[in-house]
Amino acid sequence: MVEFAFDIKHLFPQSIIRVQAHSLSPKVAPCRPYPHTNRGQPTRSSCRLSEILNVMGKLSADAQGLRHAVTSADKLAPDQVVYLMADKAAGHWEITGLLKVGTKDLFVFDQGGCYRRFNQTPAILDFYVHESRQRCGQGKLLFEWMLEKQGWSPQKCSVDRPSNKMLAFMAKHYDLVRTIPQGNNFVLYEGFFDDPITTSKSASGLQATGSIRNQSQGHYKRQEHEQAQVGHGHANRNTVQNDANSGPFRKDQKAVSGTSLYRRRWNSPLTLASMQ
Ligand SMILES: CC(=O)SCCNC(=O)CCNC(=O)[C@H](O)C(C)(C)COP(=O)(O)OP(=O)(O)OC[C@H]1O[C@@H](n2cnc3c(N)ncnc32)[C@H](O)[C@@H]1OP(=O)(O)O
Repeated sequence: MVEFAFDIKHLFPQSIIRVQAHSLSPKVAPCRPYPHTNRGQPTRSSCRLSEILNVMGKLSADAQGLRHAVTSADKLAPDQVVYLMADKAAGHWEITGLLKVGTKDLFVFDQGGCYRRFNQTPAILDFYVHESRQRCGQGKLLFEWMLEKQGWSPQKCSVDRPSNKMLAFMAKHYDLVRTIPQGNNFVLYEGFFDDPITTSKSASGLQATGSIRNQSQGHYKRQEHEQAQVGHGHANRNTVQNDANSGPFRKDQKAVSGTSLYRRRWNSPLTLASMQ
């Protein structure tokens, strides 16, 4: 778990808090020891929240093998939300997890292979539970909290370059294993298009996946430091990447191999805009 030099207790009236850009002071460093009370000045809380976000964002990036953090105080857009989780299992309050979400305007392929624009798509952007607490249900707790607060359902969420652990997490907790191949970095699950207007149960274009090992995502996956054992199998990211060759954008994947995952993320030609 992640300890800070300051006491985080007052920041956590409950074990999970919701952080938005307006409660941060990313440009201000270092924080002064006492709260500022002048109008427009940062408070000690906002400095500390910013520091927590930066540290947790870095740990998340490290865990995923990303060169740059997806989450930091200065990158948090006004409509993005970070859920931070803490507990005092060790006798004092420590941060245990982070979940960053937002919305994206995306061009996506539906089950029939038609290319469509979807605005304000719920997006899972960054998700991390400290190594010492993984596989104990903390991730589920945080994710469920987020779904409730955002008013989202899991099958309607796009996931930005999920790691193997993330894929396993979605499969285990939400039975989401069938993906709809996309040409960008986002994974959509079966059920994404199920609404009163677009209900289509056509199987064409869907990935029938009995296990993560067989998934052909047609998207860029995050790297992880360790070889993840997916579910109870032993597929690692190489297995998945090697198998991810039958999707509609196989050539794109090959063309960009060897470049930074993070850079590819922003170069996606099919992402309309950054967070809105
Ligand atoms: C959009 C994105 O952010 S993608 C990046 C996701 N983040 C990462 O990969 C960073 C490292 N991983 C983590 O931080 C965590 O494993 C998370 C956030 C993915 C899940 O949090 P957890 O607290 O472990 O989840 P929780 O305990 O609720 O669920 C456990 C399930 O998640 C999956 N999972 C978690 N860790 C692993 C692992 N090491 N190997 C394979 N599957 C895993 C499995 O399905 C597991 O169920 P199982 O133990 O029965 O196999």
